Amino acid sequence: MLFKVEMKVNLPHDMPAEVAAEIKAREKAYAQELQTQGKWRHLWRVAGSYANVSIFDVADNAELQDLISNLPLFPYMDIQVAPLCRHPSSIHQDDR
Ligand SMILES: O=C(O)CC1=CCC(=O)O1
Repeated sequence: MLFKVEMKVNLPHDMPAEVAAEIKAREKAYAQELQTQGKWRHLWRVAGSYANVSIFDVADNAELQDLISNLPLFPYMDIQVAPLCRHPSSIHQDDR
């Protein structure tokens, strides 16, 4: 199942820089592992914002919840999720 996930990061302004850097490093490693597994299909920066738009390919809602809630930045993000299905005009056969 495909999901669009929009994440907006809101780190506290008083968070020490080294703490923020450590969380971001863990976030990057986790995100890259999920991309390698094919579960995090797309990861795009929203230009001009500390936010991203992502496409996840997971078995079900429960797996998405599990993956997202384990993001190191999860406590500091506003997250919006939308389920996707194939557009009838899409030429991409791998879209489901
Ligand atoms: O910087 C972001 O948009 C938050 C984030 C998600 C995956 C990652 O590496 O950073």
